[in-house]
Formats: sequence, C-alpha cells, structure tokens
Amino acid sequence: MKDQNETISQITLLKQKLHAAKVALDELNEDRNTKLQTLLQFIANLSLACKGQNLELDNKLAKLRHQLSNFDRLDDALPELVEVERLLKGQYHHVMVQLEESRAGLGRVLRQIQRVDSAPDKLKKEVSYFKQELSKPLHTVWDYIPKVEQLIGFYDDILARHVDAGEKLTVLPKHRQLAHELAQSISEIEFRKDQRDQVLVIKEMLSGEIEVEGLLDAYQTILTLLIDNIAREKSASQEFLYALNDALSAVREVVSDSYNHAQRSHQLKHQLNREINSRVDNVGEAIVDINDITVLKSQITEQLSSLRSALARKEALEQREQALLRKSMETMRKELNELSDEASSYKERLFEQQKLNLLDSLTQLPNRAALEERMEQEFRNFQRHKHPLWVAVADIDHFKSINDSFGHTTGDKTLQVIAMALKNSLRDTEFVARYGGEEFVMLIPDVSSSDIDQLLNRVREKVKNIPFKFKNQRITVTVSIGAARVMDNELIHETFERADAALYKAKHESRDRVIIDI
Ligand SMILES: Nc1nc2c(ncn2[C@@H]2O[C@H](COP(=O)(O)OP(=O)(O)OP(=O)(O)O)[C@@H](O)[C@H]2O)c(=O)[nH]1
Repeated sequence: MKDQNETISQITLLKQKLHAAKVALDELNEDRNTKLQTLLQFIANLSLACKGQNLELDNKLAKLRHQLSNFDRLDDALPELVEVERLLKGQYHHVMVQLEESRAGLGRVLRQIQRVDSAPDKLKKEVSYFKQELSKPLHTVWDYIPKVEQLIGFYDDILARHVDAGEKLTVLPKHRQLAHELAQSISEIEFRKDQRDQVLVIKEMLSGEIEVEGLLDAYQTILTLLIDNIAREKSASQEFLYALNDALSAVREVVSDSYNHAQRSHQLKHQLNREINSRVDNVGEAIVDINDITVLKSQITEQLSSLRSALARKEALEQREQALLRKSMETMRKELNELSDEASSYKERLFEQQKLNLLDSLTQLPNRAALEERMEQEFRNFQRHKHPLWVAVADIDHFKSINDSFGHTTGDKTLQVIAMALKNSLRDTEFVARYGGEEFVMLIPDVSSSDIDQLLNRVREKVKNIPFKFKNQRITVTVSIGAARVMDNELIHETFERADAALYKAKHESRDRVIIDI
C-alpha cells in the first residue's frame, strides 16, 4: 500500500511537471509572437520612408502597412513580405536598365563628337579614352553622372574652338529670350547653400548685356549644378532602398525559418505529448489492474523510466527551440539596427526636402504646391463650418518695367520685399503663397463681406508705402488685387477663377486697386 501511495504521488508530481512545462512553452510562444509583431510594425513604419520610388511599390507598401497592423498571426504576413521584396528587386533592376540605356545614349553622343572633323587630335584622344572608360561596368546613377559632365565638357571644348576659330556668334533676340528664360528658371530652383554664390554670379550676368559664349557657359554651369543635386538625391534614396530590401529579406527568411521550424517542433511535441499521456494512462491502469505488488512495481518502474526519457526529450526540444529563437532575434535586431540608422538619416533628408518642395526659393513664401494643399484644407473647413472664406489674387503692377529699367536682380529683390510685406500684413490664420512670377494668392477665412474690402485695401496700401529706392531713385510699387468669396455649391478653384477675373478688371481699371467679385 505504501508503494502504491508513493507511486501515485510520483505520478502527481510528474503531472505537475508536465503542466509547468506546457505553461512555459505557451509563454515562450507568446513572447516570440509579441517580439515579431513589434518587428513587423517597425518594418511597416519604415516602409513609409520608401514612398515615391514607384507607383506599384507604393501601393504594395501601403497595403503591407495596413495588413501588418491587422494580422493576427505572423505567418500570414509572409506572402506580403515576399511580394514587397520582389517589387524592391524589380525596382533595382529597373534602375539598372535605365543606367544601361543612359550608357547607350552616351555612346551615341560620343560617336557624334568623334565625327566632328574640326576637333583637335588631343580632344579626339580624350574622347576615345573616355569611350573605353564607358565600357567598364557602371553600377549606380552617381557613377554615370560624372560621365555626363565630362561629355558636356567635350561639347563645350568643341564649341569654344568654333568660337576661337573666329566665328564670333552674334547675339540674336532668341539668345536674349533664352537668357531671360534661364534667369526665370533659376529663380524657381532651390540650389544648395554652397552653390548659391555661383548662381548669383550667373543671375547678374544674365540681367546685363549678354554674350552667346557667356550664355552657353551659364547653361553648362547650371546643368552641372543640377546634375550634381540629382545625383545626391538619387544616391540617398537608393542606398535606403537597398538597405530596406536587405532588411526585408532578412526578416522574411527569419519568419519563414521560424515558421517551418515551429511546424516541425509542433509535430514533435504533439508526438511526445501523446507518448507521455499514454505512459501516464498506463501507470494509472497498472495501479488499478495489477494486484501483485512486485509485478506492479516493475511495471511502474518501467513506465516511469519511459516517462522520464520522454520528458527529457521534450525539454531538449524546448531548449533547442529557445536557442534558435534567440539566434533569429539576434539576426533581426542587428539588421534592423542598421536599417534604423539608415532610415533616420534618410527621413531627416526627406523632411528637409519636403519643406523645400513647399517653399518658393526666391521669396521663402509657400509655393504653388503648398497653396494647392492649403486650398483643399481651407475648403474642407469651409464645407464643415460654412464660415466665410475668401480667395484673393494680387499682382504687382508694371513689374516688367522694374526688370527692364533696373535689372533682374533688382526685380528679384523687389519680389522678396513685397512677399514679406504681404505676409506681415496678414494674420497667422491667413495664408499667402507665391503663385508664380509676380502673382500672389491669399486665402482669408473668417472675415465678413463688410470687412474684406478694408482688409485688402490695407494690404494694398502697405505695399504702396514700401520706400523702394533703385539707382538713387525713389520708386513706388503698387499691386492690384482681385478677390471672391467661396459660395455654396462652388468649388474653390471656381472661386479662384472669379478672383482672377476680378484682378483682370482691376488691372484694366487703372491698377493699384482692389476689386471684389460679389
Ligand atoms: N526679376 C524677376 N522677374 C520676374 C520673375 N518672374 C516673373 N518675372 C517678370 O515679371 C514680368 C511680368 O510682366 P507682365 O506679365 O508683362 O506684367 P507687368 O509688367 O507686371 O504688368 P501688369 O501685370 O499688366 O501690371 C515679366 O517681365 C517677367 O519676366 C522673377 O522671379 N524675377
């Protein structure tokens, strides 16, 4: 009887151990799921920074982000990760194809240069050396940009020799037009700080008496500066794209490995559990069925030793599982730490770029893209609250004559000063953007029909009172303003059209005035 009691207590102990092992295993699984879930959320957020590379990829990433926040089980995310990885690889190949096409284009231009008979031997030699260089593999956009620069150099050289050969090029009206267009485009481009002095010199040159050679130089310099900027942009976004690609591959592999492994361990554990349960049952049956204590003892001893061995195998299996999980986590953590560094610097740049993209580089006022955004936002507010909303278009009067009389640079400065005056004459809730050229658009909410006329006339007067002095001459610069209030059942772009038509009227009615379309 004593033996029997002892056996029963041993079995109870074993059952408790078994239960504790099961609880530990469940906790382990839960922990693993929480960690991977966090990881996938992280990937989802990172993918946001990858936007804008290609439309299909954008859509996929958006879908992935949405799904990652909804998946119950990690393994469900696997097909999506595979798909995104495929698209990222596709994007990489696309860039490579483009590079190859550019290289072919460069080759064609080179052949043309080689056909120019008047080119001196030295230049021909350089071109042929360049051609050899071009046949070496190019892996990235920034590898090929210097080649384009070099090519432009060859062209420049040939052109210069034509000019040196006595063919002095006369300045035609079309050249002046080109100079004017270049000056205008430059005003609309945001150059880096270290490029601005160079750009300023070009602007000055373009606003004076131009020469064809100078114009060619200016075009070449601006092109080179732009190409340099493009290369920097590309390289930053590509590096990030590749890093994200690598991290996604690593995560996918780990998820896929741990999924396969979990499947195998699940089967093994199932078998072991069955074995252990049947051993426990056997012991129970033996206690009930066998009366001879010696037989019972030997039976129980045998069953207990099998139980012990099954439990030992189960423990080993769990330990292996834990070790594997730790290793996977380590791999992912390493990969993600690297990616996280890459992402934060990339995001910072994107944020800076976004700010630049919404600012007009000359006046530092919001630009047309920013205006579109704000118009939509104000229009939504208008539809919700039905408070008054005004669109006003202001245009500097006879601005062309300022450029013509005092030069483009003075024109630019005038634009900057007027932009500031407009901004300062409005409240924080009101908005002004440079629409283009010498035209500005204001969005004015929450002002009644009886007050708008006074408000806009105050803005007009403020500009008129700026004490401009050009070449020692006191100059008064005025603006004309047209405005309209957003009506029910009207789109804000239609209001803009009405305000623009009112401005047209103001221009025709002697300028320096405000006309409100009612
Ligand atoms: N300096 C400078 N001039 C600009 C810029 N953008 C546009 N312009 C000039 O602005 C002038 C606009 O001329 P017009 O459209 O004929 O108008 P306006 O002379 O202001 O005459 P009204 O509008 O009829 O009063 C053109 O000469 C443009 O070259 C810029 O960024 N800087």
